[in-house]
Amino acid sequence: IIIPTLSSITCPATKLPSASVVRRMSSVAVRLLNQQEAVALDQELFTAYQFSVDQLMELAGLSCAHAIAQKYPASTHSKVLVACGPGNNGGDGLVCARHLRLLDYTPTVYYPKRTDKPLFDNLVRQCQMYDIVVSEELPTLLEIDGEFQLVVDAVFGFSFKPPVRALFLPVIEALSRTKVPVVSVDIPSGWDVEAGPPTEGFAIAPQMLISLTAPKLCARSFRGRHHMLGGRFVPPQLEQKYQLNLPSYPGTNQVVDVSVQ
Ligand SMILES: NC(=O)C1=CN([C@@H]2O[C@H](COP(=O)(O)OP(=O)(O)OC[C@H]3O[C@@H](n4cnc5c(N)ncnc54)[C@H](O)[C@@H]3O)[C@@H](O)[C@H]2O)[C@@H](O)CC1
Ligand SMILES: [K+]
Repeated sequence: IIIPTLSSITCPATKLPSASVVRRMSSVAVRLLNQQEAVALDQELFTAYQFSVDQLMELAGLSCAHAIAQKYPASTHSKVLVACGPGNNGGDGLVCARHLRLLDYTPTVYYPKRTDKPLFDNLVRQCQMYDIVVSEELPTLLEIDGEFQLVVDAVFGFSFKPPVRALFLPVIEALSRTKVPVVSVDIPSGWDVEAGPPTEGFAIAPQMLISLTAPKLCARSFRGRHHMLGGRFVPPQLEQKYQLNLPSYPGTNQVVDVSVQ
């Protein structure tokens, strides 16, 4: 298991908040975003750059499916449970499930609190039209361990504020206790975006973390095997403004492995 270490905490010569730190990942220094920066960057994409949520969600979900395919091939991990939350992180999960289906996986979606917006209705419909079961019922821990080979955690992303509300406690508990490898989308759900895993209750320990756009501060506490970066859509000017120091994506890949070597 590769354990990432914080080998460098230096604030770049910038006016950005002091919580912004640099972590060395191989030869690249990727800046970790605090919650406020993650939200601000997100807003700029939608306002200054006029992206629609659909556009970015499609690319985010696609990159998650590609990251999974790189590390957990369908030949050994075809049965995937995708747990989706009530916000855009859950939307990434729905998109990811659809792309996994096209990559020869058999995903099942757990989606307990549907977002009442056309985008999310459409994503659910598309999943169903691709023969993906979308359920409001959480499988038992026994079922998860017995019937699935991978779990995608798309419950909460960078807008999460602890503590976890009651409706989502069972899924956080199940994803914390399962023996099946967990892949977290953007943030391990239930973790504080900056401080990391909760000190009380259940804490998800993902085997893979897929940071989207740029890793968030809580990635310092990630102890899994694979840390991937996806969301290859950041405009160069925005990358400069936030001094993200993103690594190069290899070739035409949607994801890059940023695990510490
Ligand atoms: N910034 C970007 O560039 C992009 C972000 N995307 C995704 O969008 C995510 C952020 O999405 P959102 O801002 O919609 O937020 P999240 O998906 O992180 O979560 C917000 C939802 O969780 C609920 N919630 C928050 N705290 C809770 C708690 N303690 N207990 C129970 N429910 C709680 C909120 O009521 C809301 O419904 C990112 O993490 C990423 O996955 C992508 O879809 C597209 C690109
Ligand atoms: K997540």
